[in-house]
Amino acid sequence: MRQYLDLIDNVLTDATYKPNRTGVDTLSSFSQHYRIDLQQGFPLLTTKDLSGFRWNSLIHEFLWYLSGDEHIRSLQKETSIWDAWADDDGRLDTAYGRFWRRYPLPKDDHRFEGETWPDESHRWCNSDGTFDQLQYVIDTLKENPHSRRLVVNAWHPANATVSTLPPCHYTFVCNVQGDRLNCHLTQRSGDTALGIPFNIAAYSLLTHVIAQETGFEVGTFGHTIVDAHIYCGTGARGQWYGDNLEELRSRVTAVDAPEEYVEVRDWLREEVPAGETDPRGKPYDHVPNLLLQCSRAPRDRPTIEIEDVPLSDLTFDSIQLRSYDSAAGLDFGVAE
Ligand SMILES: Nc1nc(=O)c2c([nH]1)NC[C@@H]1CN(c3ccc(C(=O)N[C@@H](CCC(=O)O)C(=O)O)cc3)CN21
Ligand SMILES: O=c1ccn([C@H]2C[C@H](O)[C@@H](COP(=O)(O)O)O2)c(=O)[nH]1
Repeated sequence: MRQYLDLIDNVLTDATYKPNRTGVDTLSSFSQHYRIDLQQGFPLLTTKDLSGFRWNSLIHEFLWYLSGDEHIRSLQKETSIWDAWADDDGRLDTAYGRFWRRYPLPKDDHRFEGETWPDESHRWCNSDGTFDQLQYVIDTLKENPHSRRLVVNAWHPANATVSTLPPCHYTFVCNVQGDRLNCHLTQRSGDTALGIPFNIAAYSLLTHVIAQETGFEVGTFGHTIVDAHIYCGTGARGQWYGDNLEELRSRVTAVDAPEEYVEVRDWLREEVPAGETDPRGKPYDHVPNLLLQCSRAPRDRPTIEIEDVPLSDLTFDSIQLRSYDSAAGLDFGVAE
């Protein structure tokens, strides 16, 4: 997908060197945005393989979002991608679906005079005093599709100050134009190599699922990433990027044919100090493999087929990826 390759190029050419809490340094860019037309096929990247075990992780993560679970006990049976942020009982101190499906409502004595709040018998209030934002969006799309208030918010300001990992993709808005359903995601922090490909696929899938349930065609996925970053390594390896950023930026800026990204990668490999890998043996420095990805031509997009059942009945087998043809898989280490 062209938008993703442009994102990599934009981050590299606009980069600031930013060490951060993980100990794996980044090259970071502020406020990246793109739009993806979902009518042109499903935007699962084709410049690296995201089928097989990666597709398995992606779909189970998506079903976990929909579930509203505050823990990852079911998800852990299928993939380990969230394990590092959970405790021994599979609990997380922030979970997307928990806020999508069960956003906390203020208790009676925190409701001030003059304010309007739904009471517990309201159709989108759950019996435990929480609010189902996703159901609100689905019902409103059916009843009042031109609403401009179709917002789902996974950010709880107080929880975010103490959580180990407050939500990265923290709010999305559905918006209808004609017979098409669009979805816009705002993400505060985006790991370009690992998180973003999953996030694009998950929210595109969400758009398909909601569109099918509410009778719309899919439209556009819009994505804003506030801190879009590329992990570039620990210690001397990370620091090398800080010291040589101008040279890297000018080499990437000078690229005018895809295969030239490989020349930048070859220069880098000769110059850069040896780097570390994560416990699974995957490199913390994502730059070389992202340059390789930029040299690959995007292939035709696959399509997606979703069983026509209510959202709460969706299972792994309800979602079928068709005609997916990709380049070889690439390894990227996870910065914890
Ligand atoms: N640094 C970092 N990047 C992320 O993308 C990220 C986090 N942390 N923390 C929370 C979640 C977990 N997410 C993850 C974590 C790991 C993979 C990952 O390793 N993906 C591999 C496939 C691994 C597998 O399926 O087992 C990949 O090649 O895409 C992807 C998303 C996204 N998030
Ligand atoms: O869905 C996700 C979840 C996480 N990420 C990335 C973005 C960052 O690299 C880390 C989170 O670290 P913070 O210090 O909290 O920003 O995880 C992602 O890209 N997508």
